[in-house]
Amino acid sequence: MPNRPNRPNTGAAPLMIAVLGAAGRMGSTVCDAVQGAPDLALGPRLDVGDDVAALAGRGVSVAVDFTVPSATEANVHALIDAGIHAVVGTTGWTEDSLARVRTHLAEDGRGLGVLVAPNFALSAVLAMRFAAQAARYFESAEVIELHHPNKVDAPSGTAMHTARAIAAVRTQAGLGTGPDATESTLDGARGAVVDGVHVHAVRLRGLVAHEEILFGNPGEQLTIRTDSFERSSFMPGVLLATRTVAERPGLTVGLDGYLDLG
Ligand SMILES: NC(=O)c1ccc[n+]([C@@H]2O[C@H](COP(=O)([O-])OP(=O)(O)OC[C@H]3O[C@@H](n4cnc5c(N)ncnc54)[C@H](O)[C@@H]3O)[C@@H](O)[C@H]2O)c1
Ligand SMILES: O=C(O)C1=N[C@H](C(=O)O)CCC1
Repeated sequence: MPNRPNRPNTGAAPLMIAVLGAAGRMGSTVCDAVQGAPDLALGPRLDVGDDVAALAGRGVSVAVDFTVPSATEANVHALIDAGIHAVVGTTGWTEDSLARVRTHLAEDGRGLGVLVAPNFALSAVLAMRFAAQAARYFESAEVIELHHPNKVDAPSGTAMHTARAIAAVRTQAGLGTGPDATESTLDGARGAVVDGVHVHAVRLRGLVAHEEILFGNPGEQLTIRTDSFERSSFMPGVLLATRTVAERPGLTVGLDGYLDLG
């Protein structure tokens, strides 16, 4: 990755990486990526029904979690108890669940690192950053996320993160909610509302993961768009995180925290 070399770990022994959700679309792609990295060793592959606590004492340095929103928080607490750093791509995190992990890490006191990142693709990380930069300058802002139809959750974690960031900047800049005189004749017609920002979810065969952030002012529009056409787009970010999570104790939310974005 530019500006933050995704350099292989040069230590003597390869880092052993466990994968949770290893049978899934992302988990299996992560297993292949880890196997293709000379400085990393693929360790235990866990899926539904497997015991995360049993990873303790097996030489695992880092676990990567791509499971389901209902399981991921419990997995992370079990990984902390097992003394294993965690790289988490699973969606569904809330301020409360993140706070519980922060507290657990502080109480544990061993300097473990946990990264929770809604999107590991560089284009998505930059799109979120650019959207936060633009947010203060526009009257209107809406988010459209577009994904494959097998996705279990909506809105996407990326869209939630994007909308929350836009909302925080708008509040700081003294902007209220965007102009909107519409009275919907059908529930859902204006999408979901995340901290005052409308978020629309499209599910379409053929898509992988895409997002458009629309900003409007009188007479002008800014569109920021990110497209992941293949799951390989997430792998440089995942590998970067597995190599560096141990150097970043505590909880980090978002891969931008690991990049030198300025
Ligand atoms: N952060 C990112 O860049 C990124 C990218 C793609 C997907 N995701 C997210 O990753 C998650 C997984 O996506 P996917 O497309 O791979 O889904 P998937 O349904 O293909 O895979 C999920 C896997 O988790 C397994 N699983 C369920 N409960 C489990 C548990 N308790 N312990 C271990 N394994 C369990 C399932 O059996 C399945 O194999 C979703 O939340 C998705 O939104 C994030
Ligand atoms: O395919 C998915 O599911 C994805 N989930 C993440 C999200 O919800 O933002 C990231 C993009 C792909």
